[in-house]
Amino acid sequence: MTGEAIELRGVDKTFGRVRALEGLNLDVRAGELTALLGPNGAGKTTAIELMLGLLQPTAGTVRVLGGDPRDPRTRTQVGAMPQESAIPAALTVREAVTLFAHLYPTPLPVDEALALADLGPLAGRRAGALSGGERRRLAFALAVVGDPAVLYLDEPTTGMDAGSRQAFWEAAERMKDGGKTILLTTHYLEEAERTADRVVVMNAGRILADDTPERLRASVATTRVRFSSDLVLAELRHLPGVEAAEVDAHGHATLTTRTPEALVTALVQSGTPFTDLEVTRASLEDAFMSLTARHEGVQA
Ligand SMILES: Nc1ncnc2c1ncn2[C@@H]1O[C@H](COP(=O)(O)OP(=O)(O)OP(=O)(O)O)[C@@H](O)[C@H]1O
Repeated sequence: MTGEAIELRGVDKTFGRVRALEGLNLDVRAGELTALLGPNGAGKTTAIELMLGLLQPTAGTVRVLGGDPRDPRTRTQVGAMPQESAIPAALTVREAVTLFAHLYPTPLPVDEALALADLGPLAGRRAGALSGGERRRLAFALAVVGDPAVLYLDEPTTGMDAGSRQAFWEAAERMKDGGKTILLTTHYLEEAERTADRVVVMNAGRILADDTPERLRASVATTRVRFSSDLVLAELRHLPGVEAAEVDAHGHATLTTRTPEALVTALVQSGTPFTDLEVTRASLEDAFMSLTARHEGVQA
């Protein structure tokens, strides 16, 4: 499948006096894994609830697979893993997954959905007896069992241990390779960086950035150079390519640059003694923090 699986055009959503989304334009391409990042309250869940047809936009349009998200024909092609899911406590894991399979025209075999969520050994356990992380895995199985074309996963790995998290990302990758469109929200930025085709950063109901993880990282100052020396702030700022500089009372300097090689070469050539040199590439987390901080700075 090619083209856009989800389109939001000029979407506003207000709750009383709270403007949760403001003029949101978003295209989610079919067959891609898109990660929606943003601080608490950015509007990520609201956007997903609009795409699920659970909320109506105050203004603008939402189209999913070319149709209205509330249309039953659209709904049977969509699976969702909400942040909190109410699963009847008395059902076993297998019963809950079987129940959800019946909601879809061409579901996966129940055992396949259980295996994708790494739940095989827990199939006979009552949902009410699952741990927090196991419940997240059950919610994931319920989202995928219908074999939907589009999957919304709201903070899927929150509460999962390292092993479950890894199993989750492997399953998400397999589903993407199988042509599914996946939109997920996360606060685990490094995880998103590895798996996402695209990262959309939101803050205060607006999109701040929408790009590949690589280009997003490259669009902000990309490398941090740290060392200790006698150089004062004015001297540090004069090193080539320095975009930001800080130094503490002990002479520990932290510089941000896009050209770390030129900076370190100039430092060596200056003959200034220095120790504890550390050069680190900015992570997506740095890019994200810098974007949201810049935005908040503008607002203040
Ligand atoms: N039903 C509601 N009534 C009133 N305000 C709401 C409602 N739902 C969301 N909001 C507000 O809209 C804003 C966006 O919330 P939303 O849940 O979409 O954020 P989020 O990005 O998903 O945050 P988190 O990372 O905490 O899940 C917040 O200010 C929230 O308080």
